[in-house]
Amino acid sequence: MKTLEVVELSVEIDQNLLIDHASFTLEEGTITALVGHNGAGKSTLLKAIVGMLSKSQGKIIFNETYHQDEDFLTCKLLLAYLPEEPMLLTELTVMQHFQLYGMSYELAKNEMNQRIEEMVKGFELSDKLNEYPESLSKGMRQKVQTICALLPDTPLLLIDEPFMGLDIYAIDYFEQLMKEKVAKGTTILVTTHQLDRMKGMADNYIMLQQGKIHSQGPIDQFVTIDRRMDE
Ligand SMILES: Nc1ncnc2c1ncn2[C@@H]1O[C@H](COP(=O)(O)OP(=O)(O)OP(=O)(O)O)[C@@H](O)[C@H]1O
Repeated sequence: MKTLEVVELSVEIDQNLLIDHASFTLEEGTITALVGHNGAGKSTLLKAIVGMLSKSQGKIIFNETYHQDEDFLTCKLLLAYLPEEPMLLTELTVMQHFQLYGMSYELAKNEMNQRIEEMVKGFELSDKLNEYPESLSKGMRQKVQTICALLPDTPLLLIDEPFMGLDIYAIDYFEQLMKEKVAKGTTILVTTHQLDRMKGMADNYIMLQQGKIHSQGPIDQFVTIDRRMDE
């Protein structure tokens, strides 16, 4: 089953073509590393899939059925997105953020509370639940946003630079959660500059260069390309 099909996608802002006719498919239960230099268009591509940026052309299809243009709200519920920079609300506590996300994905209350408890413990945030974002460190805010994105079991999980600002314990725990998600059938598209970490986890790669897909395929092939580029 194809969790996501991106067909000839272009994104243009102020007459700059930021994504240029990109096409790829993500199969259910796989991890794909989205790689490329700074400014290659990785975050832009994720935002277009989320629907935060408009397409100038192309199609985005979820679960072989739902088109972003026609079933926008259904598509939103089929994906979770972890942005590169936390987007927390100043007026909500940590716990209220989790409740907001859980409710917006229609999670049952018991299940939601169980997941919150587990991840809060794993990310060492138990004593921060009643705090507001402004009194958290950068890494703690990143952890809150990470838990929000991981709360629902959506078919597709989009992650922009997962390990930025996280300590080594949080990174290990996050990796474990990603593996558990994939084992349950979630498909992950993850941008990263920390290739050594992702190489061990990812099945496939997509390499972006100036908004175009330079190459894509199994991660083993990328390891070879990468080595050749290093030589
Ligand atoms: N809202 C915007 N308006 C205009 N240009 C933008 C906007 N967002 C991104 N860009 C431009 O699009 C290009 C791609 O940016 P993007 O953030 O997608 O790159 P990236 O591959 O995620 O980079 P990084 O590895 O540094 O995070 C850059 O040239 C950037 O300046």
